[in-house]
Parts: sequence; structure tokens; C-alpha cells
Amino acid sequence: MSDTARDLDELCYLTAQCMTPMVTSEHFRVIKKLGEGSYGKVMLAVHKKRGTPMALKFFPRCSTTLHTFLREYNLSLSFCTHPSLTRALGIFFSTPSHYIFAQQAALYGDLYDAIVSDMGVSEVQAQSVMSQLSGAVSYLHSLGFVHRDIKPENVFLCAPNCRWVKLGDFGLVRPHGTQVRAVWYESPFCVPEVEQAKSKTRKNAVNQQKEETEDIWMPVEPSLDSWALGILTYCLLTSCFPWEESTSDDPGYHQFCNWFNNIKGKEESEMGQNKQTDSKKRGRDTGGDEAAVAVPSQFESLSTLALTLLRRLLHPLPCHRAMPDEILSYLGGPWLLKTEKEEKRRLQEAQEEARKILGGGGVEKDIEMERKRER
Ligand SMILES: Nc1ncnc2c1ncn2[C@@H]1O[C@H](COP(=O)(O)OP(=O)(O)OP(=O)(O)O)[C@@H](O)[C@H]1O
Repeated sequence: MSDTARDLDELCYLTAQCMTPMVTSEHFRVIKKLGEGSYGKVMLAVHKKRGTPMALKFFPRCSTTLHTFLREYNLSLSFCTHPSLTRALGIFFSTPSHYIFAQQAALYGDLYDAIVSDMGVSEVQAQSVMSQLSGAVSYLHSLGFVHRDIKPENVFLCAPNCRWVKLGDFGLVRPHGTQVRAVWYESPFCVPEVEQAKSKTRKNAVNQQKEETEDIWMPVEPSLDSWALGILTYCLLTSCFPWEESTSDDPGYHQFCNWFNNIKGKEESEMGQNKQTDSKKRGRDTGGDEAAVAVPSQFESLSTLALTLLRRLLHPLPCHRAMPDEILSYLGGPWLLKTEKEEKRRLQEAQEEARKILGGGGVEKDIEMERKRER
């Protein structure tokens, strides 16, 4: 167990000793519901004496253990000190029906709302979000924790136009290396390595009772978050999912894997001819093979740069997935093809403008005029 994981356990033990019962309305004015998840609801409230706005997260006691509650609270309070992680505010208490803690409130909704809004998220905003999340997730990883639940609903907006976002919901965070039961769920965010647990999970859901077969256990790896960041990047750029579920029988995912393997095959054959091999460098410097090999239809609007990034984050093999900090080296260039065209158009316009300023003949004409003047 890492030092940070041990520190978190100790904090849970200590805070369990001072959990106090309280009546929410005596200290807080509850304004409105900010959102609701599978574990509980989150309310915007104002501290009556200090006037400070905060998000109160309510966990029903009937379905939440004290340890689960305290782990999320202490993690958010003591470890989430990055500006793009949602920090707890040091207030926690219980009522007869709920455990409650206070967190920084994000007042502009969550990323899901932004993605499905009429405007969607612009390319610049998408890059800004991914840049902030790259920092936040890398920070969490540096402490030895893996988030395991990165999705649009868990990215909260603290300023308009996605200028400041915070990753929240630390209920599934576990220390790197922890063994957890593999649970498959129907979503592109579920990593492909969990497919082996799909038939068992399905049978359990149908029969409403646990199958006799052995559970499949997997270690918690940072590559889980890389995968989620890849899917999130795609959602931001297209407002859609790339496929329904990351399993071999899903047509969209199947197409992606074919494309992925074709590029890999091409790269390997080039490697045999002693060509440059680093896939990341290839993508950036030379345009790579991403566009050369027929791109799956759902990726057609993405630039070579974005395709290379997605190929790095969505590597079917977890051990080869890029770490979140690699996202930073893909910022600044176009992620959407439309923008690539616009970029060219802008460049042409700038060249034309420059030609006009130089009087049509360019530098040579200037030199000629200078000579005439001298004569
Ligand atoms: N600090 C916050 N500020 C503003 N809104 C928040 C905050 N925390 C949560 N929300 C809103 O409440 C919703 C549910 O919160 P959260 O994801 O933490 O709950 P959960 O029950 O753990 O959810 P899940 O089902 O994803 O596990 C979020 O999608 C978001 O819209």
C-alpha cells in the first residue's frame, strides 16, 4: 500500500471519531438542487452565518457505509488540492437519514449539459477542458490514486465557456494497484479489458442473483483514466459517443480496432524499412498514417493530430495507453478537419495581405524602387 493510501485510511479512522449529528437547516440555507447521481443528491446551499455558497453532497445512510462516505470526503479534502479537482470544505456531518459533506460549488452546470446544449463545445473549449483535466488527472496519479469514473457528468463548470472546469465525484477512486472485481457496463467509457466479465455481469443482471462462477479480479491502473479521457475528447469534439460499448461485437468499436490494427501493421512494415518509429512523433511531425489508412466514418471529422491522440489514449492494450500528461503535446494545433481547412484559408489570406503590402512585386520590387530613387 502506498504512503498516500495509508494516510487516507488513517484520516478515515480519525474523522470517524468526530462525526457529529446536525440539522442541515440550522446552519445552511438550501437554495436548489445542483444534480443527482446514483449515490445521492447535491444541493447548492449558503452557510447562514458566513454567507458562503457551497455544494452539499447527501449520501443516504441506508445505502452508504460510513467508510465509503469518509473515504470520498477525506480524499476530496486532503488530496484534491489541484485547481481542477473539486475540493471538500472541511464540513461533514450526519442527519438521521444522510451523511453529508460540503464541497466547492460549481455554478455553471456540468460538462454533459455543455456537450448536449445547442451550441455544443467549441474546439478551443475542448482543448482547454482536456488541458485542465490532463493536469488534474496527472496530479491524482502522482499521488497514487486512479479516478476510475471520468465522464462528462463528473466534470463541473466553474466559469462560463468551460474556461475553468473541475473533476469531481471521487466515489470510485482507488489507490493504483488495488485489486477490484471486474464489472462490465454498457458504455464506451467501460474499458475493453473488462469485456471478459461481460457475460457474467449480464447473466447476473438477468437472474438477479450472483452466478456461481469465480469473480474476475483486475488491478486498478492509471490506464483506466487514459481511456476515459480519450472517450471524453471524442465526446467534446463531436457531441456523440464513438460507439455504444467497447466490445468486439460492437460494430463501431470493431471498425475502430480494424483501423487501429491497419495503421499498426503499416507502421511495423515501415519499421522494417528502418523508418522513424515513434508513433507520437510521427503523428505530430509527418501527419502519420492515421489519415492514410481509411478512417472509420465516426472519426472522419477529426484532424490527424486528434486521431493520433485518440490512438494513443484509446490503445486497446492498457499497458500501451498514453498517460494523461501526453495530451499537453497535442494542444494548439487543429483537432477538427474543418478547422484545418480554415487554418489554410487564413494562411492564404495572410499571404495575400502580405503581397498587397509589398506592392504586388514583393521584395524585388522594393529593391528596384530604391535603386531608382538612388539614381
Ligand atoms: N461540487 C459540485 N458543484 C456543482 N454541481 C455538482 C457538484 N458536485 C456534484 N454536482 C452535480 O451533481 C451531479 C451528481 O454528483 P456526483 O457525480 O458527485 O454524484 P454521484 O451520486 O456520486 O454520481 P455517480 O452516479 O456519477 O456516481 C453531478 O453530475 C453534477 O451535476
